[in-house]
Amino acid sequence: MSRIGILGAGAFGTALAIALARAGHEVALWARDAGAVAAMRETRQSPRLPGARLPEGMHPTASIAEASATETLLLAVPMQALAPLLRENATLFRQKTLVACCKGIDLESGLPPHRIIARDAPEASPALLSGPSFADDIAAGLPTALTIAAADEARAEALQRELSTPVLRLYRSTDLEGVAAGGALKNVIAIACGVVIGAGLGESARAALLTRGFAEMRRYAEAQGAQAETLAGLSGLGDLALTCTSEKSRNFAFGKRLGAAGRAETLATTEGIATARAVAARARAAGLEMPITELVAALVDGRVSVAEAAERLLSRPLRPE
Ligand SMILES: NC(=O)C1=CN([C@@H]2O[C@H](COP(=O)(O)OP(=O)(O)OC[C@H]3O[C@@H](n4cnc5c(N)ncnc54)[C@H](O)[C@@H]3O)[C@@H](O)[C@H]2O)C=CC1
Ligand SMILES: O=C(CO)COP(=O)(O)O
Repeated sequence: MSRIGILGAGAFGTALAIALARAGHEVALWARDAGAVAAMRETRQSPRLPGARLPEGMHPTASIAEASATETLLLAVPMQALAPLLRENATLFRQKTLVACCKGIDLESGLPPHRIIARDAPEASPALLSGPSFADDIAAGLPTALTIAAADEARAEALQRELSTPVLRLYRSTDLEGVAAGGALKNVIAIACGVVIGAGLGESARAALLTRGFAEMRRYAEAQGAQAETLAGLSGLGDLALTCTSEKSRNFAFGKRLGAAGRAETLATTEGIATARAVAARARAAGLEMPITELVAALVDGRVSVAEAAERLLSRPLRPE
């Protein structure tokens, strides 16, 4: 058993800490809010995961240095917080294996999480943990399968052994680009599927959008140098299926509210919003055709109505599948 640090005490970071501590690891969980840390220590509960008990081997801390004193560090902050976190604490991360657990593309740079790590913590080794899993399922001890990716096969295998538990089953990959693209894009497609359901366009339309969205994910991923088969795995199709069909998904739920109301909520921070903007901009610059992502970006920015978006998708030229 090893010592593992987790930075970010939201739903996912807390759920991973619970799962790893249950499996016998000593886990330090860093939250930036000292009050939240004190409450977690005292009650052995987290407001992010009501009902889940924090195991003895899980140690909430407000000291990022304390949580970072381990070889393997899981980064479970929201995607847009990753770059500032790395920059502000760069000296803590030298020679560490940094496993990004966030899903998305950095809006400022257009980069996925492992490339943000390579840029902002160049002496660390980047890895990714991604795939279909709701935090509350993990905290409840329900069976979950995820992908762990690192460029080096031996490192991916070591992480797979270290972080797998009897109920959290990790498959390994060396395709960082594919795993990152799948995790980012599935949130955008989930927003689109939510819009379809919210607007009352039906489940057949959702299945069509999910499938055409998958084609878009593959196109984008391959343009980033990913292997096509990675997109058919847990971190691609697996997560797309979960997120586009579950009311528990925040991205799907945000899309559903948008579809029902006809307009996006202001100040929403759902992960797929920034990612839609970032991917649409990158795709445009690269001449890639990404009509669903383009429309999600336009919808969240209020540049098209739901009716116009549906009309634009339906009026695209007929062509081979
Ligand atoms: N919730 C879930 O079921 C899953 C979430 N993820 C991914 O994990 C990442 C985190 O998501 P959640 O834990 O669900 O989010 P959350 O919204 O539950 O929590 C985010 C946490 O990060 C903290 N935070 C925000 N900015 C920060 C900063 N600059 N420095 C330190 N902490 C900061 C917030 O205070 C909050 O505690 C996202 O990228 C999400 O896509 C992945 C798989 C499942
Ligand atoms: O990534 C997730 C499931 O794998 C969680 O999805 P949401 O962020 O849409 O809730």
